[in-house]
Amino acid sequence: MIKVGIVGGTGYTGVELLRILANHPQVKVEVITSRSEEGIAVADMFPNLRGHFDLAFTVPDVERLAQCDVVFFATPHGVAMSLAPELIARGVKVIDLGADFRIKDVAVWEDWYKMSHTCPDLVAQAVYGLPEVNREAIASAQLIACAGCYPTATQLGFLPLLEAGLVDHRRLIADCKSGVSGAGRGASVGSLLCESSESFKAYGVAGHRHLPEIRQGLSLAAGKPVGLTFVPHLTPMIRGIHATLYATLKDPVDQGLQTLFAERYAHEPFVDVMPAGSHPETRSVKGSNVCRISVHRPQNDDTVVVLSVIDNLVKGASGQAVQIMNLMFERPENEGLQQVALMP
Ligand SMILES: NC(=O)C1=CN([C@@H]2O[C@H](COP(=O)(O)OP(=O)(O)OC[C@H]3O[C@@H](n4cnc5c(N)ncnc54)[C@H](OP(=O)(O)O)[C@@H]3O)[C@@H](O)[C@H]2O)C=CC1
Ligand SMILES: CC(=O)N[C@@H](CCC(=O)OP(=O)(O)O)C(=O)O
Repeated sequence: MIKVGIVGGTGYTGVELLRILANHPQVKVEVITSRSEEGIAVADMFPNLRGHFDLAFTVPDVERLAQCDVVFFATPHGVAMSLAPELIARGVKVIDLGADFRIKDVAVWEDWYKMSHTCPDLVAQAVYGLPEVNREAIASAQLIACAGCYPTATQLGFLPLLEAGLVDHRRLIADCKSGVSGAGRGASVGSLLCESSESFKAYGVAGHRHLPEIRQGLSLAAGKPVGLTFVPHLTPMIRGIHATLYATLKDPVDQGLQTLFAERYAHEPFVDVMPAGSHPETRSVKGSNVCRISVHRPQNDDTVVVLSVIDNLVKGASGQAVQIMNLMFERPENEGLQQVALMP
């Protein structure tokens, strides 16, 4: 059995990890932390987990975490980098769902995250956690920086076009919408029902911290720096990300885009390329680890429109983290991740 520790067990991604791991046949969760709920039974706080976990929250303690084979950090930025160095030194594998190790240029990271990085040496060692790009490196890594939620939906949608060099890499547009759980479980005015329901708004137009992360991944795929406009929006739903992606074809003759996407993802267990003309819905991935994609060429002109949907808490966070754990421990990649989405 894989001995698992979770730091940050009371947040949305922490409880989603528990929901997924409850169905994983090779995992035993040994430690789950919360500073605010110390001593409270997991199943008392989250009744959906009654009968699945006989565990109570404890405060983060490196000695206890170091007894695990792998520790997930489902915590705000800055927490993983404070505890990961000692765990790494003691041979524990670390999977960070946050952003501490995602951006290779530490100065860029510090600029966007408004804090100093306390272990920049580990950033170089960390492998970016997007299995559709980095599967082999993930399998042999000790430290993973899971891809962010918007970055997962956006990169999976753009990758086939950029890898094939079919589109103008200088003018990419990602128009993305997220459910409110993307903001986490911490109390904030913007997440209140009266603030977020029956309304729809863009935010972070001037610059969002996922911009440098997406740009980094797409530039690697293109083999040169890309130009990207990224605009996130908050939608009145709980889970889900819908990315509408625009790119301009270099050569506007028919490029066989449907075949390109189908072939790029033919062997990917968690990317579903839908038939031509499809409009994937966020509810078709709700609770599942799937990214559904469709590719369009409206009026057959030179604009390509890609639609990409994920559940931000699953393929955008905890499901992807478990997919990564499976790769790191040589388990079948889809173990514990075969849930079908909830419809309606
Ligand atoms: N929500 C989403 O859709 C996605 C989130 N992520 C990332 O995953 C991480 C967690 O997100 P989310 O679950 O939404 O966050 P939440 O705000 O819902 O939960 C945060 C958790 O971290 C714990 N925590 C907070 N501060 C500390 C600290 N200093 N030391 C130890 N534990 C701490 C909290 O428990 P306590 O304070 O009791 O210790 C809580 O359990 C973030 O980095 C986020 O960016 C990634 C992709 C998608
Ligand atoms: C709706 C909402 O607020 N979304 C969050 C992003 C979700 C998240 O937690 O980001 P990571 O994937 O980097 O961890 C935001 O815009 O900051």
